[in-house]
Amino acid sequence: MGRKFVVGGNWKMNGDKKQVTEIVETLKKGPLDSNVEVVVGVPAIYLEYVQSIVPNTINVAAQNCWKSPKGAFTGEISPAMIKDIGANWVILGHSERRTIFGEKDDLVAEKVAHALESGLKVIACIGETLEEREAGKTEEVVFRQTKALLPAIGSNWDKVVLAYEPVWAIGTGKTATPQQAQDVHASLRNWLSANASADVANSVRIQYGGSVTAANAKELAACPDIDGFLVGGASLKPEFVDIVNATQ
Ligand SMILES: O=C[C@H](O)COP(=O)(O)O
Repeated sequence: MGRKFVVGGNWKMNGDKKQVTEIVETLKKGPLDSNVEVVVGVPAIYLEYVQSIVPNTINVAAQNCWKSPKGAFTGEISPAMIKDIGANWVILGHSERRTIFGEKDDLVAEKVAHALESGLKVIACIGETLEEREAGKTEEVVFRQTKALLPAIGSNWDKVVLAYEPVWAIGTGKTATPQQAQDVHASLRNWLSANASADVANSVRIQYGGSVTAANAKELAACPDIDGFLVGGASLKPEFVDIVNATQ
């Protein structure tokens, strides 16, 4: 069976109630390709509100969560809370969490394990910095980040989407070329075949993220190992509809 295209809109720390309502209205009008799975990554404070206004064809994700169900973790939210308000997804290991908030591979893995145990689906982000790319370390970095996730994911690969986001392409307007993205996605699949299983390598969906826009989405979507996008800036704009529909 083919891999279903999956497009995430990561709103990051943007929007207010009025704007998130408008974004949802735009998505409802669409029309959105019904063969594409759509997930919106919503600031924690608007999760319940957005979950209450989206049609059931649009999935809602938190942008982060903690690694245990409850307790003295001021400022954090748990997978149980995300599920409690009806959302089913969480984005973990985003490069902004890794770089700004100091999340290391081990912590990301613990979060992934707990989110999966709690019944959430996970968009797990990986990707190299510009310095690492220029030092020829792209594969070493994304393989290391993915290796840390293997025990956390276990047999739950069907509940995981990998998002390859080269850090140098995030919010910079510098998109990876389709060839650069395709090369990393294909290497990841080979690595997964050797280190997880051929079935995982063949079935896991790998999104590309980093300055995806309506103008470049079609060309990226045509690459055989790109199974969707994780979109930041453009997910706040009406062009997100065209990005969702990029395979049409
Ligand atoms: O999660 C999304 C990525 O960080 C990409 O952000 P961007 O589309 O604004 O470059």
